Amino acid sequence: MTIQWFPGHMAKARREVEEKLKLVDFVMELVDARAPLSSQNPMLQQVLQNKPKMIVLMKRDLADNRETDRWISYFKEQNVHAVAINVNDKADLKRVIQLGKELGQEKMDKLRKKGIQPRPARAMIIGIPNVGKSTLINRLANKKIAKTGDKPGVTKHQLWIKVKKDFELLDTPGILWPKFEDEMVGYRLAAIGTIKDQLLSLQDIVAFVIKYMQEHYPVQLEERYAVESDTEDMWEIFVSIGKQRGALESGGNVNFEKVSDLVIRDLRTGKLGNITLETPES
Ligand SMILES: Nc1nc2c(ncn2[C@@H]2O[C@H](COP(=O)(O)OP(=O)(O)OP(=O)(O)O)[C@@H](O)[C@H]2O)c(=O)[nH]1
Repeated sequence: MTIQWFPGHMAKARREVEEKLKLVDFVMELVDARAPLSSQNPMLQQVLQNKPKMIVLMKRDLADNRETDRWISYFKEQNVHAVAINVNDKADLKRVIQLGKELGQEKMDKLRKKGIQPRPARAMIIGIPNVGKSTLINRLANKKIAKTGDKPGVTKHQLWIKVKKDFELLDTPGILWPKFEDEMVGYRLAAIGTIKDQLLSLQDIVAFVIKYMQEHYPVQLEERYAVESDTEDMWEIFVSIGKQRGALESGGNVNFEKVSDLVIRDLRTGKLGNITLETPES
């Protein structure tokens, strides 16, 4: 698998994140609930050192609830705060805010003990491209974007978004790229739309998705495309989906590209059902 890799960009992104980290008390690391480990940046932990963090599993509405619960337990077992959300669900947003307040509280208690007047706890959002960073910032801002004034050591135009009286968010997120440690990570990220489709062959990505579904979601595969999920020959499955969905060329032959397009669209829009492409065991 050849994935373009830009060490220069990575180093710059890391430096930017490190700079912003100095301004905040804790970090909200956004991952995709459909591939929570693959969408993490392994470098973040080094960069964070001892700064508290919470993991927010985004797009839970597209993921498999059962797997999401298992992922939450997985993170909790590692003593990492984790919460799964759909940004369009108000109750979910409240849970994130509550957890943020709890993480911030610790810092405020320390200030209070030192006799320093407590101030709102500050956080920043970090995540890979397309995970939902801007959307979450906007939802948490709830149009209450407030400039809290210049502070020593803070870039003049830095904006703090007031989420709650005692909880502020940096208005720009930190972007860290995922690391393609093995090709499965690349396929998962391509399938959920994190990395550009051109980086991997779309047909290979779809073959990966179908294979995964054969193993983990055979019923959904059969229901959507009327294929026998235990068919071993991938070519046969593509042909069968193409015929069933009319993805044909002018001569009546199945157009594999069209089949790939429609399967990937079905996956990303949730029409294939709620699917998680990675389990804690994998
Ligand atoms: N279904 C669903 N979609 C979401 C959720 N959160 C974000 N999205 C969608 O994910 C897509 C990417 O969201 P953005 O907020 O642009 O992601 P970003 O991380 O800021 O992306 P970059 O600017 O590329 O770094 C958008 O189409 C959002 O509508 C969610 O909880 N559920």
